[in-house]
Amino acid sequence: MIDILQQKQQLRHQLKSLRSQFNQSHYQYTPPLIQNILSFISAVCSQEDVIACFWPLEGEADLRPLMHELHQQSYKVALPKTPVKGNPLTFYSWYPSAAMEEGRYKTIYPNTEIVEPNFILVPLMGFDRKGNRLGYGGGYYDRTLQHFTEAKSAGIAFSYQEVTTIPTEPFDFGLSAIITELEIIYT
Ligand SMILES: Nc1nc2c(c(=O)[nH]1)N(C=O)[C@@H](CNc1ccc(C(=O)N[C@@H](CCC(=O)O)C(=O)O)cc1)CN2
Ligand SMILES: Nc1ncnc2c1ncn2[C@@H]1O[C@H](COP(=O)(O)OP(=O)(O)OP(=O)(O)O)[C@@H](O)[C@H]1O
Repeated sequence: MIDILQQKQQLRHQLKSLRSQFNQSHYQYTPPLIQNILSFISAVCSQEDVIACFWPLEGEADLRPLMHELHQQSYKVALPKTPVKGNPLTFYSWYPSAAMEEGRYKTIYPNTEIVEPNFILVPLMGFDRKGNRLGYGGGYYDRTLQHFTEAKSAGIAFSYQEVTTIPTEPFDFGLSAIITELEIIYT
């Protein structure tokens, strides 16, 4: 039997080292990535929507300029707090003066009030053109997208994170869109 868990771990490992290779040059790809995210949001969201972003972990796109821009455009911005494994993420309101705290796995979240997101930006380590994603392996976003059934979502990645096929398990939540610095992929 093919061990999907093992395949995922191996791919995760490869994608991690790829990411550290690209780490130095990320910054030049971030402005076009943010532009594409803004276009997508202005097409699918209304001003009242709560947009869940993520605070960057090592090597991820830094979406903080996007968060400021969204706040300035009067969207509501939220960030996830990481719970004990096995639970969906909870989201807290973010604004420029929000007090930030460190949570599990070095994730940073605002110590503010809890909110319900309408649109969730999903971080990933790797993706394929069918909308499958691979994350850190906590299963947090799978559970979160299953929990917030009404929320729209899009994966956020740099184009170098694309692979031909991500191995999937039944609970993996496919993304309907993936936004990179080069394009918006509708799956
Ligand atoms: N910016 C950002 N925030 C995020 C995520 C993310 O991918 N990016 N998450 C996406 O889910 C959640 C946090 N999930 C995470 C799960 C594991 C590890 C981590 O560092 N894992 C260790 C192994 C830990 C272990 O299992 O013992 C590692 O990879 O070395 C990090 C984040 C919520 N917030
Ligand atoms: N909806 C779910 N219900 C039950 N178990 C789940 C669910 N989603 C994920 N899991 C469990 O979590 C583990 C990690 O899942 P997976 O490898 O898909 O994580 P990931 O998507 O890479 O991580 P993340 O979403 O945190 O970035 C799986 O091995 C599985 O046991």
